[in-house]
Amino acid sequence: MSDTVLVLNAGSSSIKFGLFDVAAAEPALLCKGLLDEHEAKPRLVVKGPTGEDLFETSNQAPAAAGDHLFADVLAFIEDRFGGRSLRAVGHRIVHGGPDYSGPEVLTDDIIAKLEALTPLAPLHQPRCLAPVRNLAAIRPELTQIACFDTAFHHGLAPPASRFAIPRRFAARGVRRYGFHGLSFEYVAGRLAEIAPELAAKRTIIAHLGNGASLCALRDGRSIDTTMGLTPLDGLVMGTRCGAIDPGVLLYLQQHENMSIEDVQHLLYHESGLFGVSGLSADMRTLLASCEAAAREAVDLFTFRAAQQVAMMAATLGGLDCLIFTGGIGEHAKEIRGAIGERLGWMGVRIDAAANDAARERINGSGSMVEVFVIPTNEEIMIARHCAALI
Ligand SMILES: Nc1ncnc2c1ncn2[C@@H]1O[C@H](COP(=O)(O)OP(=O)(O)O)[C@@H](O)[C@H]1O
Ligand SMILES: CC(=O)OP(=O)(O)O
Ligand SMILES: [Mg+2]
Repeated sequence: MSDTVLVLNAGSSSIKFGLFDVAAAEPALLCKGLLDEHEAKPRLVVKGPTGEDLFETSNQAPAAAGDHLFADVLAFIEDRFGGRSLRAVGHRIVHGGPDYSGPEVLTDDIIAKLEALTPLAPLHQPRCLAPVRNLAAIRPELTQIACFDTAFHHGLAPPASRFAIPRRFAARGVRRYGFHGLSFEYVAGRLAEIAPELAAKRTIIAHLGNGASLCALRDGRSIDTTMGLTPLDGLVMGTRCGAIDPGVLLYLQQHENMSIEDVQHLLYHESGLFGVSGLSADMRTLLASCEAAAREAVDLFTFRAAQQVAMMAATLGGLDCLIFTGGIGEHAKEIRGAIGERLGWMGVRIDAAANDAARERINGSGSMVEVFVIPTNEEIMIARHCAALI
């Protein structure tokens, strides 16, 4: 009877899960699923390793969808894979705070500590921790493991980690943490397999999804990243503003009569591509639109992405390798092309045919920078961490 690990990945725009057989050194996917909350009746869809449909249900009430999901998923797993033993549930936890450089078995104390970080990731932390509480209530005997987005950046040091405010705040944890670490870790590992000669080189990974951030890597380790204390900083995102003059926040409170809660809602839910376009947070919708505000939102997205690639390149002292990943990075050739174009002065050349086909390597001949498209896989990264821990 082989052992399995269930992985839950609650992102800002989706909840994904995967069941992995962890008998061998590399976890093997048994089934994967997605809770799509965008429709009136959220749907749970479960597919096999090669994408074949296994199971679908859509009769949950929206508010309680997340709660039902885990009971439904466990029931499905029992039914389908009941001959195997579920050893642990691994969770993507977005904020791990200052203490965690790797995965942790969750205890009540740790869960409470992570809940206290909710103000630093209000869009994500409650969504990641709800299933933890839920499973602890219905299956208290199950081992639950937290895998943190922040852990990969644990080695960040000043000046990259520091904000230019009085240093007593750094001692209280007000510093750059960085996120999307499971994605960066997976992609860095793939780069080492695909092009081992580049693994130690000056590399930037652009994780462009609903949330988006850049990571500067040297010797495969994070030395700088665009997200900060919270997942608000850096790039323009689906509904988040990215880097902004902090004076804007003071102005909104002082002169627009907005409360702290109003400002928080504005920056996390109403800004970014959605706020600038006035149309949608979804890059697909914006790319298909001919409205001027939609085009401007897309333009701002690539403008700021290119600016911040140059910023990360300054940390690295140059650039050898640029990798696109995440929903937009993997699927939107227009965005990769436009960012590449803006970085032409740095010697980036993208081959149009390779980019259109989303080949693994998309730089043109004569490019000073190797450019890749590497699909991310946060779920298998979590499964690997869990397998190593149990
Ligand atoms: N074919 C596509 N073309 C352009 N954008 C896409 C495409 N497919 C997905 N996306 C974008 O990817 C985003 C979701 O990215 P993803 O990394 O899956 O999200 P999350 O951050 O929730 O994990 C969507 O909001 C959409 O804008
Ligand atoms: C940290 C973060 O922004 O995650 P996501 O891309 O899933 O929203
Ligand atoms: Mg994501």
